[in-house]
Amino acid sequence: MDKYDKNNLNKILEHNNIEMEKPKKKKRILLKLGSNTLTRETDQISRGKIEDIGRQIAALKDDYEFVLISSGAVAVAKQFVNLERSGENIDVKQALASIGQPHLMRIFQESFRELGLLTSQILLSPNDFGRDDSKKNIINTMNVLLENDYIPIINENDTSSTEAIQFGDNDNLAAQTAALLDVDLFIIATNTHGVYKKGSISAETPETIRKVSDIDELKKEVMSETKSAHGTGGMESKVSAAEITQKAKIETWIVNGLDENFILNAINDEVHFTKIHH
Ligand SMILES: Nc1ncnc2c1ncn2[C@@H]1O[C@H](COP(=O)(O)OP(=O)(O)O)[C@@H](O)[C@H]1O
Ligand SMILES: N[C@@H](CCC(=O)OP(=O)(O)O)C(=O)O
Repeated sequence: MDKYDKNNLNKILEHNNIEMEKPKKKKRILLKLGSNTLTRETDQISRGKIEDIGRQIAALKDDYEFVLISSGAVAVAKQFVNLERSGENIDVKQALASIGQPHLMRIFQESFRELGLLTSQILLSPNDFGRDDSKKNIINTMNVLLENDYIPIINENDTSSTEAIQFGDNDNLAAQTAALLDVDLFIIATNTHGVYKKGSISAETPETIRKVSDIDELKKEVMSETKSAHGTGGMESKVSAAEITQKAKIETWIVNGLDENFILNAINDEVHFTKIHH
């Protein structure tokens, strides 16, 4: 037997009262990126924004592991194609998502690789969360990816389900995934500094609700009829998503993904954002 095998080494360390340093358990963050963040509110997916996200993940990688939920498949397709039928029909949006998804993943893969980050793609449907076998398969796959330092990038499978492109349910999908993976923190990146007080929006002096635990109070502040140019679900779907994670005892942050370094700034408490306690 090799005298330097693991058992032998442990015995020697024990005998000499030496404790081996245990590898630190990383905190798991699930980050949801809306179309607005990824396009920087333009008609093009922003490579600069994707690089900004990659740089932050790289800076945090010793302490945090990331799972991304990324919208943007429809937005990226609109850059390349103009399908015959009206872009507002659901089936046309589904076709656009199918065209855009590989482009979206290519941009992530190219930009992240430059930073030494590995990526993988996962497409999920709401139905996947209703069956024990598929839930187990999702957890197992994610664990292998994360253990091997891959960053899973999830989007809704827009061919088999239409919730995301109809109702902005990538927020909901993200919350369900956060609960399933029992993450330490759920971050939703959008184009506002979190949820604003309703009155402050009409007065054009937006004021962020910074800490909240009562979801019903938060719902009252949402302007359900208002959403941005590329967005689908508006703030309503984000607050509903936070309701799911709150029940799962996970803290949710709604942050402004348009800002450079938005994740680092939120972690260092250098910007205003909405923190929903569990
Ligand atoms: N109380 C509120 N505070 C901030 N934004 C709100 C509020 N009520 C409604 N909104 C709208 O929600 C939008 C964000 O949701 P959405 O357009 O779906 O973006 P995303 O693409 O990031 O998912 C904001 O740009 C704003 O128009
Ligand atoms: N699966 C769609 C996501 C639609 C969606 O939920 O968009 P958003 O409200 O911007 O998060 C896409 O990739 O375009």
